[in-house]
Amino acid sequence: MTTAPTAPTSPTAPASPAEPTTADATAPTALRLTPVAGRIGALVHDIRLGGDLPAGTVAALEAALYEHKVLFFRGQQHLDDAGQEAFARLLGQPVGHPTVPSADGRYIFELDATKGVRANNWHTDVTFVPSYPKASILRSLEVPPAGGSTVWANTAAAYRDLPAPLKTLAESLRAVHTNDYDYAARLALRPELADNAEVARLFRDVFVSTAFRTEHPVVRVHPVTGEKTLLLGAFAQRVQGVSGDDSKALIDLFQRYVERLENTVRWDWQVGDVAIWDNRATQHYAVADYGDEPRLVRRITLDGDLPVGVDGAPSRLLEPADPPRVPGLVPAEELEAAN
Ligand SMILES: O=C(O)CCC(=O)C(=O)O
Ligand SMILES: [Fe+2]
Repeated sequence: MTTAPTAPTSPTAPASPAEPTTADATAPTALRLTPVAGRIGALVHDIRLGGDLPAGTVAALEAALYEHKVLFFRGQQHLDDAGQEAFARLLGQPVGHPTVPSADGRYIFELDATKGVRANNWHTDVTFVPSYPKASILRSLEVPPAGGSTVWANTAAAYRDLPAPLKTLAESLRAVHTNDYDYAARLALRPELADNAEVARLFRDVFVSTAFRTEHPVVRVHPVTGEKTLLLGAFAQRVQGVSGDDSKALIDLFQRYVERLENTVRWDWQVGDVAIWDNRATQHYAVADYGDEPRLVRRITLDGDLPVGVDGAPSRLLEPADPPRVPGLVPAEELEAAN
């Protein structure tokens, strides 16, 4: 059991760390955390998520998120879509998906396995646009009898694992990320789903209704922690200036460090669980090992910022030539105000 972060000690510090002083209600409150794996992931105890959390608790959650990369919470069945959004707003500005309509007319992105929506590939959310989300908040509504876990990887730890010459190489590379890829091959969907006309339509007419291409640095400097992270995953298509096979070999080389089991944490869901991840320092993979059983999760993402590489060069949109006014290209606050 570890506690982090603790309120700064001072003569006026409260006797109980759970009670912030009125003098500084925004000072981080101590949280009770249990690490779930050695390098990533912590379970947060004794907390009821919602839009009414004190500022000190929110500050502590943010600090814990940057340290542990993924936070898990059990027993949050009281949350509905509105409650999830109210809680999300304490951590940032909710943002819609650039192409997929929300499930509640607001910000909820639904992954319903019975509709063929399964994220069983390693990815960081929405990296095909420049300012992709900074964090995602996922709530479990239905779990299969067995299987259906999600695995996260720490992309800062993956960068640290690289031998020095590979660090230098990675820092010099930029990769093109796109939502327009051969989904049947890349998503490793079950063959019957890959042939499913409805799933194919969903992909072609909705997910890729606009094809985006964005160039990102392969090593992103985290804007809060300053850590160097590997920015790759399933949307990464090729490395700029490197031809097809060599591009793939390079992406695979670095992606292997992300997927090393030492850099991962695996979560077995119960209904009412919530997971929050730092989408600027992780990838994740939803394991599709539960056959036709139902599985339902709902996600809210928080607006992100423009990545920069170690040389300070920002990410940039390559396509489409006439950029639509969508999340990741226009600040979510601006989009919300226009609605
Ligand atoms: O289904 C899951 O557990 C995760 C799905 C996913 O990739 C996401 O919510 O971003
Ligand atoms: Fe995802």
